[in-house]
Amino acid sequence: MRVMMLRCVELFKRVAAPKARKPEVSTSISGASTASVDLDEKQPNDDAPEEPLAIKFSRTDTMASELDAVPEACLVSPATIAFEHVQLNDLEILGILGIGTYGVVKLARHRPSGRAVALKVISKEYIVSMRQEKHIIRERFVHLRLRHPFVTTLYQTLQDDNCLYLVLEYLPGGELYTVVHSETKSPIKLPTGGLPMDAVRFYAACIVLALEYLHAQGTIYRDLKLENLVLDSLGYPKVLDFGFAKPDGVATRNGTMCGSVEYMAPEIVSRNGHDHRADVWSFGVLLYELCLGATPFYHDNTREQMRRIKEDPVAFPNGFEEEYTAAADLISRCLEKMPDARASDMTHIKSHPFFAGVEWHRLLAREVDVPFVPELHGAFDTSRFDFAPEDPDEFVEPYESDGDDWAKDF
Ligand SMILES: Nc1ncnc2c1ncn2[C@@H]1O[C@H](COP(=O)(O)OP(=O)(O)OP(=O)(O)O)[C@@H](O)[C@H]1O
Repeated sequence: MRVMMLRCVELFKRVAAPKARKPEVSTSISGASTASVDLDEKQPNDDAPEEPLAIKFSRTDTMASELDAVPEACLVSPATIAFEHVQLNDLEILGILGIGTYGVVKLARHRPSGRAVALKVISKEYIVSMRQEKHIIRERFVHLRLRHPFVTTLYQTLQDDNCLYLVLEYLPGGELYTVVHSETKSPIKLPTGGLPMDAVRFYAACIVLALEYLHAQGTIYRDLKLENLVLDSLGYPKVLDFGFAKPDGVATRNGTMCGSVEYMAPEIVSRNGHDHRADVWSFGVLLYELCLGATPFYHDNTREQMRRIKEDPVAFPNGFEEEYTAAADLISRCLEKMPDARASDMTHIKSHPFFAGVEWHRLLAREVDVPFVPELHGAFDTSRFDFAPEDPDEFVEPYESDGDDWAKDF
């Protein structure tokens, strides 16, 4: 996989405009990469049992009734039914949509139905070499049971001798990263950086609903960033990539350092143990970035960035707090260094004045105006991605099991 991924990265470099902040295939903390990192494998007590959940989440009555009110078609794509029994040889691979730390995501055509799917391909050899076996099994376990209008649907998982595969709904609208940062592909990016405040509110509100749902399911997401929010064909964002999510009963006041450094909460950086309020922090970073086009504690030296996260107060450009008082106040409440002083949860955040006027039920039912609808030509349109054709010489490192059948539950 390392060979495969390096090839894909090379291919990508040739065909795609470079992104300032695209994850590299690295988990080093000495460089400036903002790849999602999980240093679990470097922990001395990696195999020690994780502490039980300090805070239990439960699906609240409000949430149950809100979700019950949403048309079924919004919760589970009608396409799900068609994708229950996908076979690998039913999929025609068309090219590469994205490269993450642990997987290459490809666009594929499901020949029997003619539909587009995203196929995340993960090499078993690479997973074993990075000691990520538990995480990939957990990603599958967490993701398969999620059904929400703003969470990417995982239809099915598959495997062969060398790879694991996640068959996902294809989201053709591209990453929210592109909307915030691309000079050429974003119709709403402001010349001064960031997005118009109505667009910020829309995307932030969708993310609040997704996180509220995940937390109510007992899942801490732990990898919130613009790259993990991808737009569907109607322009609604969906959360993807549950590689760092922790399910109820497995997590989690623990010392794991995971996520992308730019969005990491101070308690994660300090390995002081964390809970769902780490997502509240990351939401604050994301809200800042949506408003201003940069993250609040960024430094190209990762150690300095971590110091800033732990020690520096959030600072706004001149005039921002006066002009956007509610946004600045919500960001500041989410970016309190001490979790106990932070905005306590997503339900609380929904009632903040910044979201005054948001019709949450209509949003959940996907009945509101979106900031922009991606201009797409058909279900297989990849123009919102730095799409690269498939490499015919792609090589996947063969996997030789040492007898530990860790992938049997995938
Ligand atoms: N369902 C999808 N539809 C469209 N594009 C997708 C989809 N899933 C993933 N992508 C693209 O592929 C990229 C990498 O996917 P993903 O984040 O799942 O990989 P990863 O290896 O877990 O990455 P990370 O470095 O964040 O851990 C995404 O940022 C996105 O651009």
